[in-house]
Amino acid sequence: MSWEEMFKGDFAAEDVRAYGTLVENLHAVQNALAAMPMDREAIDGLAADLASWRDRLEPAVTDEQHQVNGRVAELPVRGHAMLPELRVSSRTKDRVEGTVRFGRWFMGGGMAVHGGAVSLLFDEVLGILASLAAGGITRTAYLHTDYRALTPIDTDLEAVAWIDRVEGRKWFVRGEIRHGDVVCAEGEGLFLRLLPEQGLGRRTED
Ligand SMILES: CCCCCCCC/C=C\CCCCCCCC(=O)SCCNC(=O)CCNC(=O)[C@H](O)C(C)(C)COP(=O)(O)OP(=O)(O)OC[C@H]1O[C@@H](n2cnc3c(N)ncnc32)[C@H](O)[C@@H]1OP(=O)(O)O
Repeated sequence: MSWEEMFKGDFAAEDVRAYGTLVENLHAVQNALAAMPMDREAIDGLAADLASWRDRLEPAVTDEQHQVNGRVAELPVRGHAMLPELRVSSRTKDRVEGTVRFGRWFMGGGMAVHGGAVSLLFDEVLGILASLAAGGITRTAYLHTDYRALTPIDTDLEAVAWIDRVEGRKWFVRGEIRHGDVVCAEGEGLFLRLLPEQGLGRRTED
């Protein structure tokens, strides 16, 4: 099953571009907000602006089948605004490679990426690879992260994920995040291919 078949939300190309721009702007706002100093005037102004965003968005809330976030196969990380952007450079059925850049929003401290954000990226990348390789939706049973060196923000990092082994419904997937020659983090996860009766797993039968 192709990536498009499994994850496509079937949106028009120009709507996809527009949503990509929205997410890009949101990420720029998040990064700048995370880096702002204490400036009461700016804070009050931004809080009022955000309140008007809220008034605009909340009445339009829709269900999972109609939301856009995370359902746009053509955008990096499915256009999921919560996730750091991984730009895939090569993909086969058992290996994905790409570059990822964590902005200031994802900083834990010391200008390094928060450990939870590193695991977040692994869950997404390893999970997507497992789903594609398994030809159906998978769910994370466990995810183990080894933090080998601080992962720097605001720089391009290499991310790679590959299938380690498969035992029936169990897909063992590994990954690495590297900065140049330095391995910043290693991930290892077990993903279970869902049974037809397990919610989203109905898609394994599609
Ligand atoms: C129109 C277009 C729409 C597009 C929409 C797009 C949608 C995009 C969709 C998807 C994107 C994918 C990208 C996202 C990636 C992120 C994924 C996540 O974060 S998933 C959330 C976090 N994970 C959970 O919340 C799991 C909670 N746990 C469970 O649900 C169950 O425990 C589950 C499914 C993991 C396993 O339950 P069982 O009932 O299926 O299987 P059992 O019988 O318990 O185990 C089967 C085998 O696995 C082993 N196993 C299970 N859990 C294990 C563990 N933690 N450690 C070791 N072994 C484990 C067992 O020992 C057993 O092994 P033996 O067959 O006996 O060899």
